[in-house]
Amino acid sequence: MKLFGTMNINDIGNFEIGNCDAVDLANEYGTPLYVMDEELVRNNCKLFNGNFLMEGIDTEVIYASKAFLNVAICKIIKEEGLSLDVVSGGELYTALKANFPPSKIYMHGNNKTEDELIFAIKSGVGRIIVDNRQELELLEILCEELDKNIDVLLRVNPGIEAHTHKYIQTSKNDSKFGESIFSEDIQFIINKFQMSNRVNLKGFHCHIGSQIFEENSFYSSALVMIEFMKEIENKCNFITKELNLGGGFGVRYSEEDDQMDIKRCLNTLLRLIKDGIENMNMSIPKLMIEPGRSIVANAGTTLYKIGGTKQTYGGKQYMFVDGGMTDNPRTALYDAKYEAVVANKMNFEYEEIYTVAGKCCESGDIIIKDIELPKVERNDVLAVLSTGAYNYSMSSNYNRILKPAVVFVKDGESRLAVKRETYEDLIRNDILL
Ligand SMILES: Cc1ncc(COP(=O)(O)O)c(C=O)c1O
Ligand SMILES: N[C@@H](CCCC[NH3+])C(=O)O
Repeated sequence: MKLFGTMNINDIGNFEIGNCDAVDLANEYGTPLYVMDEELVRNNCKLFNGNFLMEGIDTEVIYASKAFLNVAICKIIKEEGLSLDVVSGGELYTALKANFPPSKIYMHGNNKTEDELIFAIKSGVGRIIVDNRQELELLEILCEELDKNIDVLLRVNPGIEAHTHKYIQTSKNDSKFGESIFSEDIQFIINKFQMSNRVNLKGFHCHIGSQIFEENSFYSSALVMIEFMKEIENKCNFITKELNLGGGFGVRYSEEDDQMDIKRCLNTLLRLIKDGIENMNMSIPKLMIEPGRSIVANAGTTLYKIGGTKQTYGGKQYMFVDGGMTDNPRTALYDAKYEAVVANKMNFEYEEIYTVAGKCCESGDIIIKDIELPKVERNDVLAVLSTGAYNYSMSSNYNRILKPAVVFVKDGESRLAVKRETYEDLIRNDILL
């Protein structure tokens, strides 16, 4: 089993993160609890920021905040010098509340509402990523009404079939995201941008999917984009000044996954782009990438208290935890695989096979299928690893279960970043009779 970042086993045989005993964290803050290893988040930011660099190329790393967003993480991302990708009014609002500089915010979405577009324009976001022709038309009207100009990228779809779960592929030809580079409309759309006095097209954005390990998919997408840029330069006389290649870098969740060599991948990507563009006699645009998962996934751990176990007549042994698909829907959605440890029994022998199930009224409420662990008892603490991405951000109140608290740990100190929900929070918007 691979431990990430600052994870360790302490002198009394307990699991620790950021030099904080996980059992103490569970007792102090309650469970379920999302624990974020601040040092690992910062190191991941540095890994991307420090390696997406090449002399003579202007580059920018943008954190895709959908993976995990709250005020605390915005502050860390800002301090580490990354920009921020938001995809809704709510994400934008959170970033602004954290005093994230609006000029470093990229606003995405395949169906931004009028209100969201107005919010983005008025807030002065750095770029809006225009998804399609209708959105361009709407944006022009809104900018005219608000008497504002806006810099944008057009989301295009290079048609790369990335090898990942079909629910998280985003760039197939029938994807709901962006306009296909093969579409007959594409030149017409670019001409429309060129005629606009309000909406200033800086370049293109593409994103081929998430949890991709196949480095060649990233390279192919970049090369297809370069050819597309050349074609557009020839046919529309449009010079691409910015190219955003999206995120999607794969993360190791379990032994089934590889560990991507981010440094090598980024260096190869930049070199390929530089050579490709120079060979075509074009000038190199500013290059951006948008990692989300790879910044936060391994830095997150979810702590649960174990409620008990059950041996079924059919032969399965369940371990019940005090959370479930409400704090981690990824197993139910994508058949995601996780590893876990019993935080208060790190040096115990592994002798049982458990299926870790949550407390929801749903048979699919499973977090881990068949994991080998020490024999557990009620009130032991289970730590599920690599839950930093798309867990907190996709959590729900199904069965009116309260969303867990989030704490950040670093150098033996823990600090609350998001409070645990209360029953009062649950009925806050209910109209009381
Ligand atoms: C446009 C865009 N950018 C960036 C990301 C981040 O992807 P990941 O978390 O896989 O790095 C996503 C999510 O897939 C996305 O849709
Ligand atoms: N939410 C997905 C990934 C979607 C990425 C955003 N486009 C996951 O947990 O893996």
